[in-house]
Amino acid sequence: MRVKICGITQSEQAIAIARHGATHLGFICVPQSPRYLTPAAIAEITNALDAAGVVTKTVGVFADATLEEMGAIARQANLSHIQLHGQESLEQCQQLLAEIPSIFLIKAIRVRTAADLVLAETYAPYVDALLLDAYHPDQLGGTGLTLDWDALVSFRPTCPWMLAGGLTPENVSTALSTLGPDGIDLSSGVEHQPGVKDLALVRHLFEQLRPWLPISAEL
Ligand SMILES: O=C(O)c1ccccc1N[C@@H]1O[C@H](COP(=O)(O)O)[C@@H](O)[C@H]1O
Repeated sequence: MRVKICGITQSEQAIAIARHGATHLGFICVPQSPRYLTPAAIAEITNALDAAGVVTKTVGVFADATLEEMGAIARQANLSHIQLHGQESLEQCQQLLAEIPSIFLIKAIRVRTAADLVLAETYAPYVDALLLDAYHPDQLGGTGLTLDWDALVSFRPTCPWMLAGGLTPENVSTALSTLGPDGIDLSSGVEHQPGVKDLALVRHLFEQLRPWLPISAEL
């Protein structure tokens, strides 16, 4: 079980959240987002994690960025993972892995209809993991909207997958027992305001996750 907390903007919160048990910390590299961080700001946080001796995966979240941009930011900000949250094609995923083989690639699909689940499965051979998020007409992510979990019960791609979209400490147990994803991803459900996490909610989340321990970062 992997637990990604996304939309981190502060070093102290990053360290505290990783110490609570997050296996992955997500940084938003989409300039339109209220959670956006510059590459230099992400680098400051990843350096602070290193200095504190905290080991965690660091995920840059992009939407329709160029390969060059992503490569440069991944290097500058010391990212282990890239999450593609836009309309990136299969070919772009293949290209990214060919050009940056050391990166772990997560393709996010925003699910509106059953066809999107079929689409998601087509990416499985070309990425390291899939992530399902809720669809919103005007926002790419961090929406707080949940997916229709009933529609996902038979979703079994050939690669690991993570569930995102409106997860909270209150609904996460139900999501895990209903769907059995390989990982979960939360942002607004553990937040005071965009980018400012509520550490009491993060603690509550990890209490709820105890039955699913041990949490493993191997993804
Ligand atoms: O959080 C954002 O602002 C964001 C912007 C652009 C692309 C993705 C973004 N976040 C992703 O949204 C889900 C979590 O959302 P929720 O608030 O828990 O419903 C997660 O995958 C983030 O990486």
